[in-house]
Amino acid sequence: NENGDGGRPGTISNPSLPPPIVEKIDVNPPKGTRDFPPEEMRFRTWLFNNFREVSRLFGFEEVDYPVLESEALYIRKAGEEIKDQLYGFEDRGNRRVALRPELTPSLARVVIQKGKSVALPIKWFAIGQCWRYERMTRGRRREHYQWNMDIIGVPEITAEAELISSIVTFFKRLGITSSDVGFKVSSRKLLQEVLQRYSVPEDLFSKVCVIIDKMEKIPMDEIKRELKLVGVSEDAIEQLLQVLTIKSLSELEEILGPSGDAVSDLKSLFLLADKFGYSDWIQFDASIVRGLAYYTGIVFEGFDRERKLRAICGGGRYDRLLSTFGGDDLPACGFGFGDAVIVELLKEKGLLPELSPQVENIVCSLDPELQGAASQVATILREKGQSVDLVLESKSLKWVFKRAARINAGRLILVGNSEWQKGMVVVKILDTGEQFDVKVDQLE
Ligand SMILES: OCc1cccc(Br)n1
Repeated sequence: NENGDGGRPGTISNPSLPPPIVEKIDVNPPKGTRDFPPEEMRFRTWLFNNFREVSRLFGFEEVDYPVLESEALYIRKAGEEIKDQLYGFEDRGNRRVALRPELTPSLARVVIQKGKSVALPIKWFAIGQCWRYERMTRGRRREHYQWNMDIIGVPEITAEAELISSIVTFFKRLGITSSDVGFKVSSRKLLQEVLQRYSVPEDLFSKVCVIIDKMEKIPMDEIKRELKLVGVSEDAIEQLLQVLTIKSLSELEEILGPSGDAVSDLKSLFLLADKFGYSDWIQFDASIVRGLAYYTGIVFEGFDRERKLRAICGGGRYDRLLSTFGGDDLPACGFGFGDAVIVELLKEKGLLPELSPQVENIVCSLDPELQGAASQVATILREKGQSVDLVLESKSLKWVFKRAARINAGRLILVGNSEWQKGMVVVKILDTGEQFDVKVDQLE
């Protein structure tokens, strides 16, 4: 190669020095984590840009929080999986801290911290890396990025309807239709009303929901055993499991009566869905409870209609979370949308975008004496907002053309002696091959 030393171009091998004695480090990222080299980073940037554009369309402001939080934010006694897999540890100040497994508790913490200084309703969104520590036996990831949108301070169902509309908008932007995905929608008030009928104590509500959320994952008799264990009576368990099989709102109304909040909330949501124009995206499904302890009302999850993938996203109302952190009770609802299942869905639907690197100009000097001149040209172009890949070493034209193709450059700007003497450079349009001599001060 050009270096003539047999090594990789750009490496320095100095035979006079002994080889360094280092333990070869493991160049892979830690178990369950990912690197984002350029190709993967282009896809991630594309995905996040879509999250951001939808959030902008809905008037939401972007926020973020530390990846590291006090472990206390996640200590909920409802037996959630997210707590079993908490990435917690003691820091050097002997504080119990954790890598955040989700973003909602951080949101609650900041809303309480800001108190009356922040106007309601709050409409914030975040895209944050979240962590879990799971035995690698299942080879699953330990980190993912999650898009969250939350509305704080709106008790009406219009908030849930707005959030579902934002996810529909996101799916449509990616070319995903209501034939590809849908939302299962229910309300935890459905369970609450049943538990109240059987005078099951309020403080069991979260535990019951977390157990019922495992319905698809563990056998029914294990569900019943766990419900019994937390203190739910046999009759209440039977009625609970019966209610979860209800197939329609009218059937629900027959069983729970027309005046309950669960029925009226769901009716309002379906009416609003019709106005938003996304009725064909949502369906009532009484078995949906979601696995987070703090949901209190409407819950929903996005699913792929071919049922090949795990839930794509999920969310709901959590009106009690702030008060459990010692804050004032504030109505709240939101959703989380992870960066893993959506990639599988896009692959399934052939919707992965073709993303190539892009640079407008590659600039190189034809003579080592003109490297400074090439730097001047690069600076002029950059100050005009043009991207420039500046060739930093003396390279053959063959090498430059090869690199130009690899980085998908639009133009090649050659700085050559004869032209430079006249204050000009050669501009080559790479896809057409057209070539012009251009005065440097007229470059654009
Ligand atoms: O979906 C639950 C979850 C939380 C944190 C990290 C990962 Br990967 N997954």
